[in-house]
Amino acid sequence: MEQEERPYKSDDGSMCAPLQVQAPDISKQQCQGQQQEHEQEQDHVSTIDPALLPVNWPRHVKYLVDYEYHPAIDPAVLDLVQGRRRKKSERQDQDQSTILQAEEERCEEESAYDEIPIGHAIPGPVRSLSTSSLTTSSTASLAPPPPYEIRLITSPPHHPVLGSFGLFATEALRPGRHLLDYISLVVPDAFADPESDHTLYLSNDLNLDASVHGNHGRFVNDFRGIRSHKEGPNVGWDLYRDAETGQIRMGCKVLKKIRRGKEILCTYGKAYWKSRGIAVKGSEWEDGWDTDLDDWSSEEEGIVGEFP
Ligand SMILES: C[S@@+](CC[C@H](N)C(=O)[O-])C[C@H]1O[C@@H](n2cnc3c(N)ncnc32)[C@H](O)[C@@H]1O
Repeated sequence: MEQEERPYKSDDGSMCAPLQVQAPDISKQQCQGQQQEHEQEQDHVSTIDPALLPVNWPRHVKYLVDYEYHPAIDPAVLDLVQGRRRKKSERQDQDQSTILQAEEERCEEESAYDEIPIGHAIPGPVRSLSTSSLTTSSTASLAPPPPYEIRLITSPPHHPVLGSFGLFATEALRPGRHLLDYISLVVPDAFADPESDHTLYLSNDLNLDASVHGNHGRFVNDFRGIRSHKEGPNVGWDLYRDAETGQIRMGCKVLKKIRRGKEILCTYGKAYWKSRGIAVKGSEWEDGWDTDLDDWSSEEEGIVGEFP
């Protein structure tokens, strides 16, 4: 897909990356069929103990605790996105013109890299478990549960992805909170799978593809058909550079208060829906969708559930 069809920056400059996903009219039967198919597939090779995988995690998807990088990524670009900056002497370009061209490209890439806001990576729920040397049962109890979970959507009847999965808050989520990172395989444009339902543009002509490698981020549905256009998404995708490692990551930030039990929803962007023949009203990003830090009160702490 062309770069311009993948607008990850909204009109007002805030980041809002569209996921490139399949057509929205999935019937329940189709989804169940897909699920059975997936279950028949062999488990995807994973370094994670199956007992530690999140509830409802699809067996065909490898749970990732950190990005995996496609081998075709240019080494200089890989250094940038992973936060390493090689010294000139370490670069092994062939001849003088290639060196000059590579140097120019590197400068451009580095200045783009420097413009990415700095953030702080948060460890995912499975990361802390998998990196522990303790036994499965004891490590599981040590890991703080994440404030979200993957749920099969069975209601309301008008939900557009009924029979499929979504990500739901298990506690009240405060606006501005960095909830999780979209972890996946990082793939150069030239190798991007146009059929993938779980891609998101990262930077430097690289895409995130969580179709068969990912984390909880791959379950965030689009808000359309679930929340009104005025309400908009309750989370947004924010590109940032980890202060500690320099790695470029895609964070998911809470825009509006999310009560316990409510679905976590982003916007896939107009281009996504357009490419599937669906017109979406309004702007790519509406003013009212910005983070509302005031949408919170101390009452939200503690009692945050709603009767179903
Ligand atoms: C990135 S995945 C989201 C998680 C997905 N529900 C799952 O179980 O893997 C994208 C898929 O969800 C569907 N989807 C997400 N939000 C939607 C919405 N608001 N309306 C229709 N389909 C949606 C897409 O059609 C696509 O199949």
